Amino acid sequence: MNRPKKKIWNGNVRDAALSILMEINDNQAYSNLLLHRTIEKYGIETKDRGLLTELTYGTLQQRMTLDYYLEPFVRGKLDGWVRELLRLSVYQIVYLTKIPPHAVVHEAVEIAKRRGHKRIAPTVNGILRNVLRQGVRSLDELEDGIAKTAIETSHPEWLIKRWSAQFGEEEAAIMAHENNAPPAMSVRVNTAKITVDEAIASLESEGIEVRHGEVVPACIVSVNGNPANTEAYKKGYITIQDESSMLPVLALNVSPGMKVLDMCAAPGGKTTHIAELMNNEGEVFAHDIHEHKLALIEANAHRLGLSSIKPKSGDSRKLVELYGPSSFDRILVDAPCSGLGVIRRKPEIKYNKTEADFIGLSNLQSQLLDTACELIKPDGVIVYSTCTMEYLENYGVVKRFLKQHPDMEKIPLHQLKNHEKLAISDDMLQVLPQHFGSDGFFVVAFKKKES
Ligand SMILES: C[S@@+](CC[C@H](N)C(=O)[O-])C[C@H]1O[C@@H](n2cnc3c(N)ncnc32)[C@H](O)[C@@H]1O
Repeated sequence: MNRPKKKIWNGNVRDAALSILMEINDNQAYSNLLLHRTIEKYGIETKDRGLLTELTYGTLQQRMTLDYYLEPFVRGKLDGWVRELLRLSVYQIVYLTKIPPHAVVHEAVEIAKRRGHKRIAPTVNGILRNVLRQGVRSLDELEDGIAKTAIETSHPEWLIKRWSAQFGEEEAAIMAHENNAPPAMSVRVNTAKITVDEAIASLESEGIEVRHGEVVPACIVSVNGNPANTEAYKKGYITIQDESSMLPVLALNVSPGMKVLDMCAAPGGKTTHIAELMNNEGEVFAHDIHEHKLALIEANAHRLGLSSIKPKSGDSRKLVELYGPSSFDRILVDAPCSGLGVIRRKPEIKYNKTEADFIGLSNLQSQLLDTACELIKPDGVIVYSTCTMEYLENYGVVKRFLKQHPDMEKIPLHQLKNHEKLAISDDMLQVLPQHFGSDGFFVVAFKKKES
């Protein structure tokens, strides 16, 4: 993760949004982390925080639509930062209609003067004044179909084509639109400490408006207010987690006293869920390749009071040497993946991923599963999950795994199999963001065949 090289915050929200967008473009920085870090580092006040977030996410999310709007007004090549400034400005003109358009143009010209040489400011001024005078072209000019969906939802055409082939054109279009909706904020109740009703009462007493989750009984969704700023959070009664992320651990079907391995554990969202469901009795070995991420697992375990968690770093493909074969009752492989299911939280994913990434990631996932297969006890359960809807990863990896391990089989997904909102087919669950407003996810469970 790259840190911003220069001071991003100089008191001007639009200038800061532009710096963040440039950092995302140039250094493939993650939008959510960079925004969070910027707000924390510069102590940006609540009144500016909302606009900074809206400008950054909005401009990033609508990048291709904004370029479509800008195209008739731009002649010749523009520097990257000038194009980004124009996108940022057109985003405000088209989508944030409460901001007076002339103020948008004025701000953009001032930024151009500060950042560029003297001919840039009149260029920016001229383009934006033409946009105001003539208005942007309608998306209805595009013929219905994949190319239109791609531009109006700002997703690369090849990705919409790929989803259309997998889920059908209509479902792919719904998904692309859903990816531009703001994500819900949900929490998981630490049932080792408190009941769901008690957690709801505790959050409501602190002014957070909540509702029950759609699928998982221990999930509460915040309708208004930030649960991360509550005593309930500090006391370890809740964890901020998307509802779909809770599903793999339910499928793992753990019970107190078990020996469990989480092969891809950081930041510990699922590790802590496992330990909670085991009532903190037994052992949960939490491995991640990145040593610096172990502190996140430790901090989460400490806040939640879960002493059964043992974080360790290293490549989980080498764990047979450490633990020996047939060592664990349960193994979770919540694998590194293309993350297409979390585009709402990290819109840059839709522009950055390529088919080559899918191939590389599916190979890594297969290798992790091969190791899990050696480490699991004869009657143990392995759960493989990803936060993506990419066929080469999910279904492709399952197919390869079953081919290479004919002694293994898929088993029905514990606790999930009868839920009407969960799209389970052939014992594999593929959640799409439009199913119940949470992240896209894939979950499958394996067991050794009874001989
Ligand atoms: C999807 S994230 C895990 C999220 C985590 N399970 C949770 O719920 O908080 C995948 C993780 O796998 C880790 N990882 C990638 N390659 C790995 C490897 N070869 N061995 C162990 N961990 C790996 C990454 O560092 C990343 O933290």
